[in-house]
Amino acid sequence: MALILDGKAVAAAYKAKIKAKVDALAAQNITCGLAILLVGNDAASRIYADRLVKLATGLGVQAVVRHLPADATEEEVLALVCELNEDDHIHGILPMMPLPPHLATDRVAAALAPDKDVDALHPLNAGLVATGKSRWAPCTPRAVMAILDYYQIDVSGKHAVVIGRSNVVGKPLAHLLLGQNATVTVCHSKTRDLAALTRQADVIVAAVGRPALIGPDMVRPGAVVIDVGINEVNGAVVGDVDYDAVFPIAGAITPVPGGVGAVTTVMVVEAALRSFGDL
Ligand SMILES: Nc1nc2c(c(=O)[nH]1)N[C@@H](CN(C=O)c1ccc(C(=O)N[C@@H](CCC(=O)O)C(=O)O)cc1)CN2
Repeated sequence: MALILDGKAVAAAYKAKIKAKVDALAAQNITCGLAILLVGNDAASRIYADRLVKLATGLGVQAVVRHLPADATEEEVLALVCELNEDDHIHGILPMMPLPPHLATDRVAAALAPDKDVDALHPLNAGLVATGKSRWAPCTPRAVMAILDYYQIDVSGKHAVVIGRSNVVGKPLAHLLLGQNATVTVCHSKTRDLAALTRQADVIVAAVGRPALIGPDMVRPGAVVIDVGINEVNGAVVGDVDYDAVFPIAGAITPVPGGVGAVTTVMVVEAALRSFGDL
């Protein structure tokens, strides 16, 4: 039976610190502002945006969703990024990924003001994360590391298999795990015999967006299984791991919902507050 890695417990510890910071700012008549830039209707991004607005508002941070249609032009998206960069009431900007395919993600990322770039998408911030020089990695990888830290799971010398190579999750997470001395294998859609690799892993991180990608035959008994996936199936939110089947085999496992996602939202609010100093 696996230990359930409860993201809500991890989030609670951060929420208390965030609230104290927000209250201290309120005493100076300052309200932190977070802008969520959503282009199109990606299901995971919609869930994420809804959750973020609820969480931020409850903590006293003003969150706005700026929603553009899926066919918005690059000029329209860049104009909105510039507007948010210049808005003194906005301290953090989170463009939801993926952007629709006709938009150049690199150009949108490069247009962000680096000090408002909540998910380290700007090339300057991404480079600092890759070289281990910034503590402001993208929010989902930071959430994974916060869960490991909270449950005192030491990855040093362990084999971590990260499935997914996105700029916002897989790649930066590989850098953070390397920074903690894990031996990291990054897998992706062209990886041959994924199961042979995951069966060698002490830690498996699934970040692909495919329900039931990780089944019980892919997990070594006792392994730590971290599920980053957020998928909508018949109106329910499920991860990338077949939770019920893997639970009896894993040593520890994150649920969905209530695992990585629950911590990721808190990391976004923390990152929006960073211009006011550490919590
Ligand atoms: N700029 C980014 N955009 C997107 C990212 C990202 O990391 N950066 N990832 C996905 C969204 N995502 C994580 O990968 C994500 C989705 C949902 C949640 C969340 O709040 N989950 C909660 C609640 C779920 C529910 O309502 O039932 C939970 O899991 O408990 C967090 C992150 C797409 N876009």
